[in-house]
Amino acid sequence: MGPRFFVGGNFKMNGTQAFLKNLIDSLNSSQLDRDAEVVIAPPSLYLDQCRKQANKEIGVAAQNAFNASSGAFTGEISPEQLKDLGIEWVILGHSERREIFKESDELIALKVAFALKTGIKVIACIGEKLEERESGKTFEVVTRQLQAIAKQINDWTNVVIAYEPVWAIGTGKVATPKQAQEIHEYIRKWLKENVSEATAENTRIIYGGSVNASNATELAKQHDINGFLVGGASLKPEFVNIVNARI
Ligand SMILES: O=C[C@H](O)COP(=O)(O)O
Repeated sequence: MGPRFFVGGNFKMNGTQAFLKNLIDSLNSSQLDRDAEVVIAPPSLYLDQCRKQANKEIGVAAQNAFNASSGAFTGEISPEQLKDLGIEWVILGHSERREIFKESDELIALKVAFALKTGIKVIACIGEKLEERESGKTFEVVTRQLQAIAKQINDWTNVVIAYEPVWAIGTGKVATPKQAQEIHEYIRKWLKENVSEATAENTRIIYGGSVNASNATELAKQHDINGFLVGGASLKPEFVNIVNARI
């Protein structure tokens, strides 16, 4: 029995009040695997609505948060403000933040440390781009991203690591269970050697990138895959089947 299965739904910049209400109504009334932890991540301006509408068993995550409590940071939101709304989680280091918004490994690591210090749990995303995989740099990239975080935090208890190969995100090109397992196993080994054996055993390492109801079951069978971070399919009814991939 490994760590508790975790399924996150990253809605990205999608949804309206009405759409999200419908989605949450249907999640609230679905039979969800009780052994799975489910967390949804709506756009920040709908966090309050989603926290109020979702059953309390469903966690809510922001998709980003800055590394300061308040101040002159136009356009940003803080972990303190998330706490104020009862939001438990934040996604940090998503490849879209890294690529489109040029967030560095160092900034992401500072944000991870700050959110944790504030009492917000973190889904920390790492993963290589296509050209990095093709030039044999996958392990190097993943190591660099992990090292940056490890420089800023010692306690990984409230961190879920999401391995999301960039080439698999939104492309319909899912990593094979073997490809994903290989990197998850490496991440666990890295945690064992660089943090602690307990951290390696207890940390959820989840996979993201074109997960859907048809590929989730096989991926979930892999020894080191402890759940998923789902993008596109989290906006559809099949999200429930992904949550229930192990039953
Ligand atoms: O955060 C989720 C990932 O970016 C995966 O997105 P996707 O399931 O649409 O490929």
